[in-house]
Amino acid sequence: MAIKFGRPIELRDAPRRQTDALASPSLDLTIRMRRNRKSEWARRLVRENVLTTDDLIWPIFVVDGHNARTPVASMPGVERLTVDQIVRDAERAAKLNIPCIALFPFTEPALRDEQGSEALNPDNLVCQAVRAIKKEFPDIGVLCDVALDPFTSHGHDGLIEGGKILNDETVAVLVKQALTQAEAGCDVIAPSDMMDGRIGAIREALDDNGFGDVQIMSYAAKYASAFYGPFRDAIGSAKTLTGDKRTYQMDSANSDEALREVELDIAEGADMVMVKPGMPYLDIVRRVKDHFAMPTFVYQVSGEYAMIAGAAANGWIDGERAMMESLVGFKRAGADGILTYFAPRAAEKIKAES
Ligand SMILES: NCc1[nH]cc(CCC(=O)O)c1CC(=O)O
Ligand SMILES: [Mg+2]
Repeated sequence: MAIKFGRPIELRDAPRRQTDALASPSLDLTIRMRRNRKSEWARRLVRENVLTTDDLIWPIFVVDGHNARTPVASMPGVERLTVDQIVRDAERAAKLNIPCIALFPFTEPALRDEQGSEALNPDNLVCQAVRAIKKEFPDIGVLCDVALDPFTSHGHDGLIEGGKILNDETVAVLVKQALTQAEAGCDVIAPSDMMDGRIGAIREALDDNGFGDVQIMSYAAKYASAFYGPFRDAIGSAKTLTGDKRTYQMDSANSDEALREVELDIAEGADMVMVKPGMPYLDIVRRVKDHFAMPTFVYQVSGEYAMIAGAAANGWIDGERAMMESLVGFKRAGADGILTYFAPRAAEKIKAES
């Protein structure tokens, strides 16, 4: 039935009840959308999208030391954790039914160099954390980011020569980084570097080295974004980063280009694809999901978290409601899962309400 101005078009010539708008303000509406919103049970009944704990991946920052949790100033409520504390949070994740956690290291400045060599140290913080989590909680998924920026003195994701980020040389190092993480017991390799051809190279190396079961979640459409600022504080690359990442991360004005990026990563062997950031790129999430019907993930990045958590801390918005609204927005856009720093708080809320 075609509807115009609240009246089915088919009925437009039917005699209308004569009303005197002033004497009786009732409108002659056959269809009233508000009927389905009249009470909580009715709203639940027609609800189209639901966020569950199964949708959440929890990013966690690892730092060297013992029994310490240090707050990240630009991300209220988020801390850097030593490995023993990560294991505690892994337990919390397991109890909250969060399927997967993602690890990001704060590397001591003394361990950073031009080549990001610490990325290949089988005893680096990420590898230590993976082994510790897997030992205690083998059933929780562990995702590791592949990129050199936490390990390079210049803060870029790849090797630099003459001010240029080298593609193929970087991919060769990323392959070794991925193998190092797989050897430590990582379940999902997540390349976030945006070099061309890295998914295919990593897939081949994983398969050749007996890691055929290790999944790849590709940061396939990753944009050069101002919303990564607080993350760079958290991993300590904000101050050292020279220039920007626009020669490898995508231009925020582009949309078709995201489909080409995703298509290539799928062809190269990605098991899951990701769009990043989240809230300013919901249109990309929808296009990717509709176009490829792949397991599609979205990263609600540090700056998005900071906007909501910061505004809530100032009493400008209701933080809990804004959190849940932003997360269900990703589901509505077609995401199968969300990397979000809100993961434990959202899971607690979901648990309390079920
Ligand atoms: N390659 C590193 C990486 N992996 C995830 C994020 C950002 C995550 C966030 O902002 O929460 C970044 C930052 C960047 O590309 O500079
Ligand atoms: Mg690509």
